[in-house]
Amino acid sequence: MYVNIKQLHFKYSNTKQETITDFNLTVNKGEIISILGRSGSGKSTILRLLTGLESPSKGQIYINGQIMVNDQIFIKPEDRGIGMVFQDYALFPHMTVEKNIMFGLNKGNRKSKKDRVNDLLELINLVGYEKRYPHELSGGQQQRVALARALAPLPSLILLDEPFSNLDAELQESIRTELKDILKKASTTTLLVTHDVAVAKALSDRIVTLDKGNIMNVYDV
Ligand SMILES: Nc1ncnc2c1ncn2[C@@H]1O[C@H](COP(=O)(O)OP(=O)(O)OP(=O)(O)O)[C@@H](O)[C@H]1O
Repeated sequence: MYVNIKQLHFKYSNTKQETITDFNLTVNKGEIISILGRSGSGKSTILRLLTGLESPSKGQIYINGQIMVNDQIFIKPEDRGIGMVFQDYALFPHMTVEKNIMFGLNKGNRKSKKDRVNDLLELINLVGYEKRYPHELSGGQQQRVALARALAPLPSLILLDEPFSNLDAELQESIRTELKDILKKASTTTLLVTHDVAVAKALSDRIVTLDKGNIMNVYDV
């Protein structure tokens, strides 16, 4: 398995009870997994533990055979090779689409960076939009730019936090299919969190339902 989360436990310092209790999950390479749960079930906490913004009290996380965290080891967030797309996309408003995507690239010369940006623009169907600013794009286009920025450095894992919370309900349906196509074309391994069953069904290969920091059910879509 590509991502392996084993017996993960976590408690915020100001709470009595554990927020995450014995969470176990494996994800195969190229798979899209949804963690589905109500508000407060612990979805964001799991993302924070994966990215390294929080450290578990017990348990282990492996990505691509590499240990990210256990009792003795803690790999820093910037060294985990994880790409994150936030609910609000967090694009830089003063940077063009091209510059936003390029921001994720620190290796390589100008030409190779430009080639990578062009490939990503093609992937997200935004060729011709490179000189636009985020406020000149639709919500769905902004989301795709945020995804391209996260994909740019070829991360081992992409995390999506409530990918459609910012989008018009009417537009969501076509955008969901488009997003799934992009993720599959990029052959990336993806873990997304959502409270919306329809989003989980439309995007993922497998759904994990979460309640009070515990997996309730796992099923194939
Ligand atoms: N910094 C914190 N300190 C203490 N408790 C926290 C903190 N952040 C979250 N919690 C608590 O941990 C639990 C899980 O929160 P989390 O944000 O992971 O849930 P979620 O499923 O992502 O919810 P939502 O869908 O509303 O974003 C909740 O009970 C929440 O109140």
